[in-house]
Amino acid sequence: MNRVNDDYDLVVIGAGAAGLGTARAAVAMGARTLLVSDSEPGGDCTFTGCVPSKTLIEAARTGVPYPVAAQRIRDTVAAVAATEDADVLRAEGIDVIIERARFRSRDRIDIGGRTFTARRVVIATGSAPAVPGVPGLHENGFLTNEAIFDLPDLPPALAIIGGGATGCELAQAFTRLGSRVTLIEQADRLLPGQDPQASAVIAEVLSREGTDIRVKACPKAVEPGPRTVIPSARLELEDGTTVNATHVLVAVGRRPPGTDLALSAAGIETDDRGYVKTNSRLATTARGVYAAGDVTGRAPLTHAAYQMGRIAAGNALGRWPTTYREDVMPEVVFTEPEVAQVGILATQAPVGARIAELPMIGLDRALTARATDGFVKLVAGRRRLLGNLGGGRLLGATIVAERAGELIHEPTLAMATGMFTGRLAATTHAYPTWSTAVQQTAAQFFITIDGRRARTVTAVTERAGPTGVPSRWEN
Ligand SMILES: Cc1cc2nc3c(=O)[nH]c(=O)nc-3n(C[C@H](O)[C@H](O)[C@H](O)COP(=O)(O)OP(=O)(O)OC[C@H]3O[C@@H](n4cnc5c(N)ncnc54)[C@H](O)[C@@H]3O)c2cc1C
Ligand SMILES: NC(=O)c1ccc[n+]([C@@H]2O[C@H](COP(=O)([O-])OP(=O)(O)OC[C@H]3O[C@@H](n4cnc5c(N)ncnc54)[C@H](O)[C@@H]3O)[C@@H](O)[C@H]2O)c1
Repeated sequence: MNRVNDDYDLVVIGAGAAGLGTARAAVAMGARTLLVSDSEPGGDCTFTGCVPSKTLIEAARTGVPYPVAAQRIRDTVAAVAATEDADVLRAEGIDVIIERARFRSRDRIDIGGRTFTARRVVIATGSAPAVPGVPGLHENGFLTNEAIFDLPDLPPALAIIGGGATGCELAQAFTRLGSRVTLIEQADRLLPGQDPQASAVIAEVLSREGTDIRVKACPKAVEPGPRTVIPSARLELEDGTTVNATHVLVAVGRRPPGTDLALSAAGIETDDRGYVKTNSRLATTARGVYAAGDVTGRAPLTHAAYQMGRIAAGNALGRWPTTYREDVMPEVVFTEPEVAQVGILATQAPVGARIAELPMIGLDRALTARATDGFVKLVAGRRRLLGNLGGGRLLGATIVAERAGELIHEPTLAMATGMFTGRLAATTHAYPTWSTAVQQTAAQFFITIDGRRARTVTAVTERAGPTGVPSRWEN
Protein backbone atom coordinates (compact mmCIF):
# COMPACT_ATOMS: atom_id res chain seq x y z
CA MET A 1 0.00 0.00 0.00
CA ASN A 2 1.32 3.47 -0.93
CA ARG A 3 2.00 5.97 1.84
CA VAL A 4 2.21 8.76 -0.74
CA ASN A 5 2.58 12.27 0.72
CA ASP A 6 3.37 15.40 -1.26
CA ASP A 7 6.84 16.15 0.05
CA TYR A 8 9.83 13.92 -0.64
CA ASP A 9 13.59 13.98 -0.13
CA LEU A 10 13.92 12.49 -3.60
CA VAL A 11 11.56 12.04 -6.54
CA VAL A 12 12.78 9.60 -9.20
CA ILE A 13 11.14 9.86 -12.63
CA GLY A 14 11.24 6.60 -14.58
CA ALA A 15 11.42 3.05 -13.24
CA GLY A 16 13.80 1.32 -15.63
CA ALA A 17 17.26 0.14 -14.54
CA ALA A 18 18.37 3.71 -13.79
CA GLY A 19 15.26 4.63 -11.78
CA LEU A 20 15.33 1.35 -9.86
CA GLY A 21 19.04 1.78 -9.07
CA THR A 22 18.37 5.33 -7.88
CA ALA A 23 15.33 4.54 -5.74
CA ARG A 24 16.84 1.47 -4.12
CA ALA A 25 20.04 3.35 -3.25
CA ALA A 26 18.03 6.30 -1.91
CA VAL A 27 15.91 4.26 0.51
CA ALA A 28 19.05 2.45 1.67
CA MET A 29 20.37 5.92 2.59
CA GLY A 30 17.19 6.61 4.60
CA ALA A 31 15.63 9.08 2.13
CA ARG A 32 11.85 9.45 1.71
CA THR A 33 11.68 8.40 -1.91
CA LEU A 34 8.94 8.55 -4.55
CA LEU A 35 9.36 6.58 -7.76
CA VAL A 36 7.05 7.65 -10.56
CA SER A 37 6.80 5.84 -13.86
CA ASP A 38 4.32 5.96 -16.69
CA SER A 39 4.67 2.21 -17.22
CA GLU A 40 5.25 -0.85 -15.04
CA PRO A 41 8.66 -0.88 -13.29
CA GLY A 42 11.40 -2.64 -15.25
CA GLY A 43 11.66 -0.41 -18.31
CA ASP A 44 13.27 -1.32 -21.59
CA CYS A 45 15.62 -3.95 -20.17
CA THR A 46 12.92 -6.12 -18.63
CA PHE A 47 10.16 -5.78 -21.21
CA THR A 48 11.67 -4.89 -24.59
CA GLY A 49 15.46 -5.18 -24.33
CA CYS A 50 17.92 -7.41 -22.51
CA VAL A 51 15.54 -9.94 -20.95
CA PRO A 52 13.43 -10.87 -24.01
CA SER A 53 16.42 -10.67 -26.37
CA LYS A 54 18.67 -12.88 -24.24
CA THR A 55 15.82 -15.37 -23.76
CA LEU A 56 15.26 -15.52 -27.51
CA ILE A 57 19.00 -15.91 -28.15
CA GLU A 58 19.31 -18.78 -25.65
CA ALA A 59 16.20 -20.48 -27.04
CA ALA A 60 17.53 -20.20 -30.60
CA ARG A 61 20.92 -21.57 -29.50
CA THR A 62 19.28 -24.68 -28.07
CA GLY A 63 17.26 -25.20 -31.26
CA VAL A 64 13.72 -25.04 -29.89
CA PRO A 65 10.87 -24.18 -32.30
CA TYR A 66 9.70 -20.54 -32.40
CA PRO A 67 6.45 -21.02 -30.41
CA VAL A 68 8.51 -22.48 -27.53
CA ALA A 69 10.93 -19.55 -27.74
CA ALA A 70 8.02 -17.08 -27.73
CA GLN A 71 6.50 -18.73 -24.66
CA ARG A 72 9.88 -18.66 -22.91
CA ILE A 73 10.08 -14.92 -23.56
CA ARG A 74 6.68 -14.33 -21.96
CA ASP A 75 7.54 -16.51 -18.96
CA THR A 76 10.98 -15.00 -18.38
CA VAL A 77 9.82 -11.40 -18.72
CA ALA A 78 7.04 -12.13 -16.21
CA ALA A 79 9.49 -13.79 -13.80
CA VAL A 80 11.93 -10.87 -13.91
CA ALA A 81 9.16 -8.23 -13.76
CA ALA A 82 7.79 -9.90 -10.61
CA THR A 83 11.07 -9.15 -8.78
CA GLU A 84 10.66 -5.40 -9.26
CA ASP A 85 6.93 -4.67 -9.48
CA ALA A 86 5.26 -1.86 -7.56
CA ASP A 87 4.32 -4.09 -4.61
CA VAL A 88 7.87 -5.40 -4.26
CA LEU A 89 9.24 -1.85 -4.35
CA ARG A 90 6.69 -0.61 -1.79
CA ALA A 91 7.70 -3.46 0.51
CA GLU A 92 11.27 -2.17 0.17
CA GLY A 93 10.14 1.25 1.42
CA ILE A 94 9.81 3.08 -1.93
CA ASP A 95 6.57 4.96 -2.66
CA VAL A 96 5.44 4.20 -6.21
CA ILE A 97 3.02 5.99 -8.52
CA ILE A 98 2.28 4.72 -12.02
CA GLU A 99 1.61 8.00 -13.84
CA ARG A 100 3.40 10.37 -16.20
CA ALA A 101 5.47 13.14 -14.55
CA ARG A 102 6.01 16.70 -15.77
CA PHE A 103 8.12 19.47 -14.26
CA ARG A 104 6.36 22.58 -12.99
CA SER A 105 9.66 23.96 -11.65
CA ARG A 106 12.90 22.34 -10.57
CA ASP A 107 11.44 21.19 -7.21
CA ARG A 108 7.75 20.85 -8.10
CA ILE A 109 6.46 18.06 -10.29
CA ASP A 110 2.97 17.37 -11.62
CA ILE A 111 2.00 13.74 -11.31
CA GLY A 112 -1.49 12.46 -12.06
CA GLY A 113 -3.26 15.76 -11.31
CA ARG A 114 -1.31 16.50 -8.11
CA THR A 115 1.79 18.59 -7.53
CA PHE A 116 4.59 17.06 -5.48
CA THR A 117 7.57 18.86 -4.01
CA ALA A 118 11.00 17.31 -3.76
CA ARG A 119 14.30 18.55 -2.37
CA ARG A 120 16.06 16.56 -5.05
CA VAL A 121 15.00 14.91 -8.34
CA VAL A 122 16.60 12.23 -10.51
CA ILE A 123 15.45 11.98 -14.14
CA ALA A 124 15.66 8.40 -15.44
CA THR A 125 13.29 8.43 -18.39
CA GLY A 126 15.38 6.29 -20.74
CA SER A 127 15.51 6.49 -24.53
CA ALA A 128 13.48 5.40 -27.55
CA PRO A 129 14.35 3.54 -30.75
CA ALA A 130 15.71 5.80 -33.49
CA VAL A 131 14.01 5.43 -36.87
CA PRO A 132 15.70 6.48 -40.13
CA GLY A 133 13.84 8.80 -42.46
CA VAL A 134 13.56 6.29 -45.30
CA PRO A 135 10.69 7.09 -47.70
CA GLY A 136 7.97 4.45 -47.48
CA LEU A 137 9.21 2.93 -44.21
CA HIS A 138 6.39 4.32 -42.05
CA GLU A 139 3.75 3.71 -44.68
CA ASN A 140 4.80 0.10 -45.17
CA GLY A 141 5.19 -0.60 -41.45
CA PHE A 142 8.18 -1.79 -39.44
CA LEU A 143 9.10 -3.34 -36.11
CA THR A 144 11.45 -2.07 -33.42
CA ASN A 145 12.60 -3.69 -30.17
CA GLU A 146 9.22 -2.60 -28.76
CA ALA A 147 7.29 -5.08 -30.93
CA ILE A 148 9.68 -7.75 -32.24
CA PHE A 149 9.48 -9.89 -29.10
CA ASP A 150 5.66 -10.07 -29.27
CA LEU A 151 5.41 -11.65 -32.73
CA PRO A 152 3.01 -14.61 -32.55
CA ASP A 153 4.71 -16.39 -35.46
CA LEU A 154 8.24 -16.66 -36.79
CA PRO A 155 8.84 -14.03 -39.49
CA PRO A 156 9.57 -16.02 -42.68
CA ALA A 157 11.85 -13.29 -44.11
CA LEU A 158 13.25 -10.60 -41.84
CA ALA A 159 15.19 -7.54 -43.05
CA ILE A 160 17.11 -5.88 -40.21
CA ILE A 161 18.25 -2.28 -40.72
CA GLY A 162 21.32 -1.70 -38.52
CA GLY A 163 24.19 -4.11 -37.84
CA GLY A 164 24.99 -2.97 -34.30
CA ALA A 165 24.42 -4.91 -31.10
CA THR A 166 20.67 -5.43 -31.58
CA GLY A 167 20.97 -6.19 -35.28
CA CYS A 168 23.73 -8.79 -34.89
CA GLU A 169 22.18 -10.51 -31.86
CA LEU A 170 18.74 -10.79 -33.44
CA ALA A 171 20.03 -11.67 -36.92
CA GLN A 172 21.77 -14.71 -35.49
CA ALA A 173 18.83 -15.71 -33.29
CA PHE A 174 16.19 -15.42 -36.04
CA THR A 175 18.43 -17.15 -38.60
CA ARG A 176 18.87 -20.04 -36.17
CA LEU A 177 15.11 -20.16 -35.54
CA GLY A 178 14.53 -20.55 -39.29
CA SER A 179 13.88 -17.04 -40.65
CA ARG A 180 15.58 -15.88 -43.84
CA VAL A 181 17.47 -12.86 -42.46
CA THR A 182 19.10 -9.97 -44.32
CA LEU A 183 21.24 -7.68 -42.16
CA ILE A 184 21.78 -4.18 -43.60
CA GLU A 185 24.55 -2.01 -42.14
CA GLN A 186 25.54 1.41 -43.45
CA ALA A 187 29.14 1.25 -42.17
CA ASP A 188 31.79 -0.86 -43.90
CA ARG A 189 31.49 -3.59 -41.26
CA LEU A 190 29.11 -5.04 -38.67
CA LEU A 191 29.52 -3.77 -35.08
CA PRO A 192 31.40 -0.69 -36.32
CA GLY A 193 32.08 0.51 -32.78
CA GLN A 194 33.95 -2.67 -31.87
CA ASP A 195 37.43 -3.97 -32.68
CA PRO A 196 37.60 -4.54 -36.47
CA GLN A 197 38.73 -8.14 -35.92
CA ALA A 198 35.64 -8.73 -33.78
CA SER A 199 33.50 -7.43 -36.63
CA ALA A 200 35.26 -9.82 -39.02
CA VAL A 201 34.65 -12.84 -36.77
CA ILE A 202 30.97 -12.02 -36.32
CA ALA A 203 30.46 -11.39 -40.05
CA GLU A 204 32.12 -14.73 -40.83
CA VAL A 205 30.03 -16.66 -38.28
CA LEU A 206 26.72 -15.02 -39.18
CA SER A 207 27.31 -15.52 -42.86
CA ARG A 208 28.36 -19.15 -42.32
CA GLU A 209 25.07 -19.74 -40.49
CA GLY A 210 23.03 -18.26 -43.34
CA THR A 211 22.46 -14.57 -42.59
CA ASP A 212 22.66 -12.44 -45.74
CA ILE A 213 24.96 -9.55 -44.74
CA ARG A 214 24.97 -6.26 -46.64
CA VAL A 215 27.54 -3.72 -45.44
CA LYS A 216 28.09 -0.20 -46.80
CA ALA A 217 24.38 -0.51 -47.48
CA CYS A 218 21.59 1.84 -46.62
CA PRO A 219 17.91 1.58 -47.56
CA LYS A 220 16.79 4.52 -49.67
CA ALA A 221 13.14 3.50 -50.13
CA VAL A 222 10.68 0.89 -48.91
CA GLU A 223 7.77 -0.27 -51.01
CA PRO A 224 5.09 -2.90 -50.54
CA GLY A 225 6.25 -6.33 -51.71
CA PRO A 226 4.21 -8.82 -53.75
CA ARG A 227 0.50 -8.85 -52.84
CA THR A 228 0.60 -12.63 -52.42
CA VAL A 229 2.69 -12.29 -49.26
CA ILE A 230 1.30 -10.38 -46.26
CA PRO A 231 2.96 -8.51 -44.69
CA SER A 232 5.69 -7.80 -47.18
CA ALA A 233 8.24 -5.16 -48.05
CA ARG A 234 10.72 -4.46 -50.78
CA LEU A 235 13.73 -2.45 -49.64
CA GLU A 236 15.67 -0.59 -52.25
CA LEU A 237 19.28 -0.03 -51.14
CA GLU A 238 21.48 2.89 -52.13
CA ASP A 239 23.75 0.61 -54.19
CA GLY A 240 20.78 -0.31 -56.41
CA THR A 241 20.21 -3.80 -54.99
CA THR A 242 16.94 -4.81 -53.32
CA VAL A 243 15.89 -6.90 -50.34
CA ASN A 244 12.52 -8.63 -50.10
CA ALA A 245 11.15 -9.41 -46.67
CA THR A 246 7.96 -10.14 -44.83
CA HIS A 247 9.04 -8.09 -41.79
CA VAL A 248 11.40 -5.14 -41.34
CA LEU A 249 13.17 -4.59 -38.02
CA VAL A 250 14.71 -1.16 -37.39
CA ALA A 251 17.76 -1.32 -35.09
CA VAL A 252 19.73 1.84 -35.88
CA GLY A 253 20.40 3.07 -32.34
CA ARG A 254 18.55 5.21 -29.84
CA ARG A 255 17.13 8.72 -29.55
CA PRO A 256 16.03 10.73 -26.50
CA PRO A 257 12.66 9.70 -25.02
CA GLY A 258 9.67 11.37 -26.64
CA THR A 259 7.86 12.08 -23.36
CA ASP A 260 7.27 15.77 -22.66
CA LEU A 261 8.80 16.32 -19.24
CA ALA A 262 8.79 20.13 -19.61
CA LEU A 263 12.52 20.19 -18.85
CA SER A 264 12.81 23.89 -19.67
CA ALA A 265 10.34 24.75 -16.87
CA ALA A 266 12.98 23.41 -14.49
CA GLY A 267 15.98 24.97 -16.27
CA ILE A 268 17.30 21.58 -17.41
CA GLU A 269 19.37 21.84 -20.58
CA THR A 270 19.76 19.17 -23.24
CA ASP A 271 22.72 18.56 -25.56
CA ASP A 272 22.60 18.89 -29.33
CA ARG A 273 21.22 15.35 -29.64
CA GLY A 274 18.42 16.11 -27.13
CA TYR A 275 19.79 14.10 -24.19
CA VAL A 276 19.84 15.66 -20.69
CA LYS A 277 23.20 17.36 -20.08
CA THR A 278 25.02 16.06 -17.00
CA ASN A 279 28.44 16.62 -15.45
CA SER A 280 30.70 13.83 -14.21
CA ARG A 281 28.63 13.63 -11.00
CA LEU A 282 25.46 13.32 -13.07
CA ALA A 283 24.12 16.72 -11.99
CA THR A 284 22.02 18.50 -14.63
CA THR A 285 22.09 22.25 -15.23
CA ALA A 286 19.28 22.72 -12.66
CA ARG A 287 20.29 22.79 -9.00
CA GLY A 288 19.15 19.67 -7.16
CA VAL A 289 18.22 17.79 -10.34
CA TYR A 290 20.31 14.81 -11.46
CA ALA A 291 19.93 12.34 -14.34
CA ALA A 292 20.84 8.68 -14.85
CA GLY A 293 20.66 6.03 -17.54
CA ASP A 294 19.95 6.28 -21.26
CA VAL A 295 18.41 9.77 -20.90
CA THR A 296 21.93 11.15 -20.28
CA GLY A 297 23.14 9.95 -23.71
CA ARG A 298 25.96 8.05 -21.99
CA ALA A 299 26.59 4.27 -22.34
CA PRO A 300 23.11 2.87 -23.14
CA LEU A 301 23.51 -0.30 -21.08
CA THR A 302 21.51 -1.68 -18.16
CA HIS A 303 24.42 -2.06 -15.74
CA ALA A 304 25.62 1.46 -16.62
CA ALA A 305 22.09 2.81 -16.02
CA TYR A 306 21.85 1.05 -12.65
CA GLN A 307 25.30 2.29 -11.62
CA MET A 308 24.49 5.85 -12.72
CA GLY A 309 21.30 5.63 -10.65
CA ARG A 310 23.19 4.68 -7.50
CA ILE A 311 25.71 7.45 -8.05
CA ALA A 312 23.02 10.05 -8.81
CA ALA A 313 21.13 9.07 -5.64
CA GLY A 314 24.21 9.45 -3.45
CA ASN A 315 25.26 12.75 -5.02
CA ALA A 316 21.70 14.13 -4.92
CA LEU A 317 21.33 13.25 -1.25
CA GLY A 318 24.61 14.94 -0.34
CA ARG A 319 26.65 11.81 0.33
CA TRP A 320 30.39 11.68 -0.42
CA PRO A 321 30.58 13.04 -4.00
CA THR A 322 31.11 10.25 -6.50
CA THR A 323 32.16 10.49 -10.13
CA TYR A 324 30.65 8.25 -12.78
CA ARG A 325 33.40 6.25 -14.55
CA GLU A 326 32.84 4.98 -18.05
CA ASP A 327 36.42 3.84 -18.62
CA VAL A 328 35.84 0.59 -16.76
CA MET A 329 32.32 -0.12 -18.03
CA PRO A 330 32.22 -3.57 -19.66
CA GLU A 331 29.84 -4.32 -22.52
CA VAL A 332 28.89 -7.60 -24.16
CA VAL A 333 27.23 -8.37 -27.49
CA PHE A 334 25.46 -11.69 -27.00
CA THR A 335 26.14 -13.26 -30.35
CA GLU A 336 27.81 -16.68 -30.46
CA PRO A 337 30.72 -16.16 -30.03
CA GLU A 338 30.11 -13.27 -27.65
CA VAL A 339 31.94 -9.97 -28.14
CA ALA A 340 33.07 -8.36 -24.90
CA GLN A 341 34.92 -5.10 -24.41
CA VAL A 342 36.21 -2.98 -21.56
CA GLY A 343 38.39 0.13 -21.74
CA ILE A 344 40.07 1.19 -24.96
CA LEU A 345 40.20 -0.76 -28.20
CA ALA A 346 43.57 -1.91 -29.53
CA THR A 347 43.03 0.53 -32.41
CA GLN A 348 42.93 3.33 -29.83
CA ALA A 349 46.12 2.26 -28.01
CA PRO A 350 48.55 5.14 -27.51
CA VAL A 351 52.09 4.97 -28.83
CA GLY A 352 54.22 3.07 -26.33
CA ALA A 353 51.37 0.83 -25.18
CA ARG A 354 51.74 -2.92 -25.61
CA ILE A 355 49.19 -5.29 -27.14
CA ALA A 356 49.03 -9.03 -26.49
CA GLU A 357 46.78 -11.27 -28.58
CA LEU A 358 45.68 -14.88 -28.39
CA PRO A 359 43.53 -16.46 -31.11
CA MET A 360 41.02 -18.91 -29.64
CA ILE A 361 42.58 -21.67 -31.73
CA GLY A 362 45.51 -21.41 -29.33
CA LEU A 363 43.35 -22.24 -26.31
CA ASP A 364 42.93 -25.89 -25.30
CA ARG A 365 39.41 -25.35 -23.96
CA ALA A 366 38.29 -23.81 -27.24
CA LEU A 367 39.72 -26.84 -29.06
CA THR A 368 37.88 -29.27 -26.76
CA ALA A 369 34.64 -27.35 -27.35
CA ARG A 370 35.32 -27.02 -31.10
CA ALA A 371 34.56 -23.33 -30.63
CA THR A 372 37.69 -21.68 -31.96
CA ASP A 373 36.18 -18.50 -33.44
CA GLY A 374 37.54 -15.45 -31.68
CA PHE A 375 40.49 -14.08 -29.75
CA VAL A 376 41.63 -12.20 -26.66
CA LYS A 377 43.40 -8.83 -26.93
CA LEU A 378 44.84 -7.04 -23.93
CA VAL A 379 46.24 -3.50 -24.11
CA ALA A 380 48.69 -2.50 -21.39
CA GLY A 381 50.14 0.95 -20.78
CA ARG A 382 53.12 2.31 -18.90
CA ARG A 383 52.67 3.51 -15.32
CA ARG A 384 53.68 7.08 -14.56
CA LEU A 385 56.77 6.27 -12.48
CA LEU A 386 56.98 2.51 -12.78
CA GLY A 387 56.78 2.20 -16.58
CA ASN A 388 56.19 -1.38 -17.68
CA LEU A 389 57.13 -2.82 -14.30
CA GLY A 390 54.85 -5.72 -13.41
CA GLY A 391 53.59 -5.70 -16.99
CA GLY A 392 52.20 -2.16 -16.74
CA ARG A 393 48.53 -1.36 -16.19
CA LEU A 394 45.66 -2.65 -18.23
CA LEU A 395 44.07 -0.05 -20.54
CA GLY A 396 41.59 -2.25 -22.33
CA ALA A 397 40.51 -5.76 -23.24
CA THR A 398 38.59 -7.22 -26.17
CA ILE A 399 37.42 -10.81 -25.95
CA VAL A 400 35.56 -12.65 -28.69
CA ALA A 401 34.80 -16.15 -27.48
CA GLU A 402 32.03 -18.48 -26.48
CA ARG A 403 31.97 -17.11 -22.90
CA ALA A 404 33.53 -13.71 -23.51
CA GLY A 405 30.78 -12.08 -21.45
CA GLU A 406 32.03 -13.94 -18.39
CA LEU A 407 35.75 -13.65 -19.20
CA ILE A 408 35.66 -9.85 -19.52
CA HIS A 409 35.16 -9.36 -15.79
CA GLU A 410 38.69 -10.44 -14.86
CA PRO A 411 40.23 -7.62 -16.94
CA THR A 412 37.46 -5.30 -15.70
CA LEU A 413 38.40 -6.03 -12.10
CA ALA A 414 42.07 -5.57 -12.94
CA MET A 415 41.34 -2.17 -14.45
CA ALA A 416 38.98 -1.05 -11.69
CA THR A 417 41.52 -1.90 -9.00
CA GLY A 418 44.60 -0.66 -10.88
CA MET A 419 46.19 -4.12 -10.88
CA PHE A 420 49.49 -4.84 -12.64
CA THR A 421 48.83 -7.07 -15.65
CA GLY A 422 51.40 -9.40 -14.11
CA ARG A 423 48.80 -10.42 -11.54
CA LEU A 424 46.62 -11.87 -14.31
CA ALA A 425 49.58 -13.83 -15.63
CA ALA A 426 50.86 -15.01 -12.25
CA THR A 427 47.54 -16.14 -10.76
CA THR A 428 46.97 -19.84 -11.31
CA HIS A 429 43.92 -20.46 -13.50
CA ALA A 430 42.23 -23.87 -13.51
CA TYR A 431 42.96 -25.99 -16.58
CA PRO A 432 41.24 -26.18 -19.03
CA THR A 433 38.91 -23.24 -18.42
CA TRP A 434 38.05 -20.46 -20.86
CA SER A 435 39.59 -18.06 -18.31
CA THR A 436 43.07 -19.40 -18.99
CA ALA A 437 42.82 -17.42 -22.24
CA VAL A 438 43.19 -14.23 -20.17
CA GLN A 439 46.17 -15.65 -18.27
CA GLN A 440 47.87 -16.91 -21.45
CA THR A 441 47.42 -13.52 -23.10
CA ALA A 442 48.69 -11.57 -20.08
CA ALA A 443 51.73 -13.84 -19.90
CA GLN A 444 52.83 -12.46 -23.29
CA PHE A 445 53.74 -9.18 -21.56
CA PHE A 446 56.62 -11.16 -19.93
CA ILE A 447 57.50 -14.15 -22.05
CA THR A 448 57.07 -15.64 -25.49
CA ILE A 449 54.38 -18.26 -25.19
CA ASP A 450 53.51 -20.60 -28.06
CA GLY A 451 55.47 -18.24 -30.31
CA ARG A 452 53.43 -15.19 -29.28
CA ARG A 453 54.67 -12.11 -27.48
CA ALA A 454 53.17 -8.66 -26.80
CA ARG A 455 54.02 -6.01 -29.41
CA THR A 456 54.68 -2.36 -28.69
CA VAL A 457 52.56 0.21 -30.47
CA THR A 458 54.79 2.50 -32.49
CA ALA A 459 53.58 5.32 -34.65
CA VAL A 460 54.19 3.06 -37.65
CA THR A 461 52.16 0.07 -36.42
CA GLU A 462 49.44 2.44 -35.31
CA ARG A 463 49.26 3.98 -38.76
CA ALA A 464 49.24 0.50 -40.26
CA GLY A 465 46.21 -0.44 -38.15
CA PRO A 466 42.59 0.18 -39.12
CA THR A 467 41.54 3.80 -38.89
CA GLY A 468 38.27 5.61 -38.45
CA VAL A 469 36.95 3.40 -35.67
CA PRO A 470 34.15 5.40 -34.02
CA SER A 471 33.81 5.72 -30.26
CA ARG A 472 31.87 2.79 -28.88
CA TRP A 473 29.16 5.06 -27.47
CA GLU A 474 28.57 7.15 -30.55
CA ASN A 475 25.16 6.87 -32.13
C1 LIG B 1 16.99 -5.00 -28.01
C2 LIG B 1 17.83 -4.46 -26.87
C3 LIG B 1 18.64 -5.32 -26.15
C4 LIG B 1 19.41 -4.83 -25.11
N1 LIG B 1 20.23 -5.71 -24.45
C5 LIG B 1 21.03 -5.24 -23.47
C6 LIG B 1 21.89 -6.13 -22.78
O1 LIG B 1 21.95 -7.32 -23.06
N2 LIG B 1 22.67 -5.64 -21.79
C7 LIG B 1 22.64 -4.31 -21.45
O2 LIG B 1 23.38 -3.90 -20.55
N3 LIG B 1 21.82 -3.44 -22.09
C8 LIG B 1 21.01 -3.87 -23.08
N4 LIG B 1 20.16 -3.01 -23.71
C9 LIG B 1 20.12 -1.59 -23.27
C10 LIG B 1 19.23 -1.43 -22.01
O3 LIG B 1 17.97 -2.02 -22.25
C11 LIG B 1 19.06 0.06 -21.67
O4 LIG B 1 20.33 0.68 -21.62
C12 LIG B 1 18.39 0.23 -20.31
O5 LIG B 1 17.15 -0.43 -20.29
C13 LIG B 1 18.18 1.72 -20.01
O6 LIG B 1 17.56 1.87 -18.76
P1 LIG B 1 16.94 3.28 -18.32
O7 LIG B 1 16.45 3.11 -16.93
O8 LIG B 1 17.88 4.36 -18.60
O9 LIG B 1 15.70 3.53 -19.29
P2 LIG B 1 14.34 2.69 -19.51
O10 LIG B 1 14.50 1.27 -19.21
O11 LIG B 1 13.85 3.08 -20.87
O12 LIG B 1 13.34 3.28 -18.42
C14 LIG B 1 12.78 4.56 -18.51
C15 LIG B 1 11.44 4.55 -17.81
O13 LIG B 1 10.96 5.90 -17.69
C16 LIG B 1 9.57 5.91 -17.90
N5 LIG B 1 9.20 7.29 -18.28
C17 LIG B 1 9.58 7.95 -19.41
N6 LIG B 1 9.07 9.21 -19.39
C18 LIG B 1 8.37 9.33 -18.23
C19 LIG B 1 7.62 10.40 -17.64
N7 LIG B 1 7.49 11.60 -18.22
N8 LIG B 1 7.03 10.16 -16.45
C20 LIG B 1 7.13 8.97 -15.84
N9 LIG B 1 7.84 7.95 -16.36
C21 LIG B 1 8.45 8.12 -17.53
C22 LIG B 1 9.36 4.86 -18.99
O14 LIG B 1 8.06 4.38 -18.98
C23 LIG B 1 10.37 3.78 -18.59
O15 LIG B 1 9.79 2.83 -17.74
C24 LIG B 1 19.37 -3.46 -24.76
C25 LIG B 1 18.53 -2.58 -25.48
C26 LIG B 1 17.78 -3.07 -26.52
C27 LIG B 1 16.90 -2.11 -27.28
N1 LIG C 1 24.15 -6.82 -25.53
C1 LIG C 1 23.95 -5.55 -25.26
O1 LIG C 1 24.47 -4.97 -24.31
C2 LIG C 1 23.01 -4.77 -26.14
C3 LIG C 1 22.23 -5.41 -27.09
C4 LIG C 1 21.38 -4.64 -27.88
C5 LIG C 1 21.33 -3.27 -27.69
N2 LIG C 1 22.11 -2.71 -26.74
C6 LIG C 1 22.11 -1.26 -26.52
O2 LIG C 1 21.02 -0.65 -27.16
C7 LIG C 1 21.47 0.41 -28.00
C8 LIG C 1 20.72 0.33 -29.29
O3 LIG C 1 21.14 -0.82 -30.05
P1 LIG C 1 21.23 -0.76 -31.62
O4 LIG C 1 21.83 -2.01 -32.11
O5 LIG C 1 19.93 -0.29 -32.15
O6 LIG C 1 22.22 0.48 -31.86
P2 LIG C 1 23.78 0.52 -32.22
O7 LIG C 1 24.14 1.95 -32.10
O8 LIG C 1 24.52 -0.48 -31.46
O9 LIG C 1 23.84 0.07 -33.75
C9 LIG C 1 23.12 0.73 -34.74
C10 LIG C 1 23.74 0.40 -36.09
O10 LIG C 1 22.87 0.85 -37.11
C11 LIG C 1 23.67 1.41 -38.17
N3 LIG C 1 22.79 2.32 -38.92
C12 LIG C 1 22.35 3.55 -38.54
N4 LIG C 1 21.53 4.05 -39.47
C13 LIG C 1 21.46 3.14 -40.47
C14 LIG C 1 20.77 3.08 -41.71
N5 LIG C 1 19.96 4.08 -42.10
N6 LIG C 1 20.94 2.00 -42.49
C15 LIG C 1 21.74 0.98 -42.10
N7 LIG C 1 22.42 0.98 -40.94
C16 LIG C 1 22.28 2.04 -40.13
C17 LIG C 1 24.82 2.07 -37.44
O11 LIG C 1 25.93 2.25 -38.29
C18 LIG C 1 25.08 1.07 -36.32
O12 LIG C 1 26.03 0.08 -36.68
C19 LIG C 1 22.95 0.20 -28.21
O13 LIG C 1 23.62 1.42 -28.15
C20 LIG C 1 23.39 -0.76 -27.14
O14 LIG C 1 24.16 -0.11 -26.16
C21 LIG C 1 22.95 -3.42 -25.98
